[in-house]
Amino acid sequence: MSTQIAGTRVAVVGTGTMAEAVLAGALASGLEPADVVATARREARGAELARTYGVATTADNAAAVADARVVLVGVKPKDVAAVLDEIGPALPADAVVVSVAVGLPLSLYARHLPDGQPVVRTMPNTPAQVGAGVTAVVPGPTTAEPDVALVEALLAGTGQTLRITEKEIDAFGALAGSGPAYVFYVVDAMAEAGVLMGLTREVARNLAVQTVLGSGRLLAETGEHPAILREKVSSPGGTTIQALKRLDDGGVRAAFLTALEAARDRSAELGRELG
Ligand SMILES: NC(=O)C1=CN([C@@H]2O[C@H](COP(=O)(O)OP(=O)(O)OC[C@H]3O[C@@H](n4cnc5c(N)ncnc54)[C@H](OP(=O)(O)O)[C@@H]3O)[C@@H](O)[C@H]2O)C=CC1
Ligand SMILES: O=C(O)[C@@H]1CCC=N1
Repeated sequence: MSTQIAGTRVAVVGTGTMAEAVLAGALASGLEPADVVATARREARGAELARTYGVATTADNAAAVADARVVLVGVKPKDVAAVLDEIGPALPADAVVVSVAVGLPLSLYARHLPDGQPVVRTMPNTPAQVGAGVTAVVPGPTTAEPDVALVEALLAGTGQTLRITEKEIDAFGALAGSGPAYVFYVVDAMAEAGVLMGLTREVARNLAVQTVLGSGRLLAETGEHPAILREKVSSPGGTTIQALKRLDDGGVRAAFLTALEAARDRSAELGRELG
């Protein structure tokens, strides 16, 4: 892996939360800081990135991409078109542009970049920062396989990658892209319940985090269906079933279904608005 990405020049244009998480994952798995230029509009942010990761930083997006082999565009969806217009003329013809923006179709990139510029649309999630992410990969229609493989090699340090079709990516984003937020919401709520019952905040948080971590590992390592694992915790006439009944009474399962549909629909809507 590191062999393939060693020496690959990477530019990160707009280094916010998600781009930083991808950068951190890639650097931890063999990408060399000396091969990275990250852009930041604010001087303090640039200094922070340079200090944390040892990468070069600049406020000049076009200069950053001038000798890049891979360009990760990390700005918000509403800012992507302007950034593509800005960097397009400076891009080497073989530079692969990597999208992380929710909602924006590959066709937007084709419209705002020079003809034939390779593009890979992705949908990462923030656990990329600790190498435990999952990223959807959708190759652009004219992007060559070695270019897609190079992007996948860069992303390998951020966790799993999964090739999907563009029509699946709104649902992928709703489940996995936004997913960490739902899990943090649940952890926060469980910890709050612990505080309600008199545990210290520190103990309650630790119990909630460790329980989610352990449950995730149990799911991943056994491959068991979550319903089976849930049944194994819920003794007949016992305590857990009392709690699960309250969650069902509160419509929590149904709320998850409509919540993810809403995220998917917003992704599609952003595509229509901005794409
Ligand atoms: N957050 C997440 O969990 C996920 C996000 N994404 C996608 O990632 C992208 C970024 O989201 P996120 O990281 O959350 O947002 P952030 O606001 O954290 O990051 C965006 C960054 O872009 C910078 N920026 C904006 N305009 C420019 C510009 N013209 N030139 C250079 N830098 C610029 C901002 O700088 P400044 O700080 O100065 O405003 C900021 O650092 C979005 O497209 C989103 O859809 C995808 C999956 C998950
Ligand atoms: O909320 C958002 O718009 C971004 C995209 C997926 C996760 N966070």
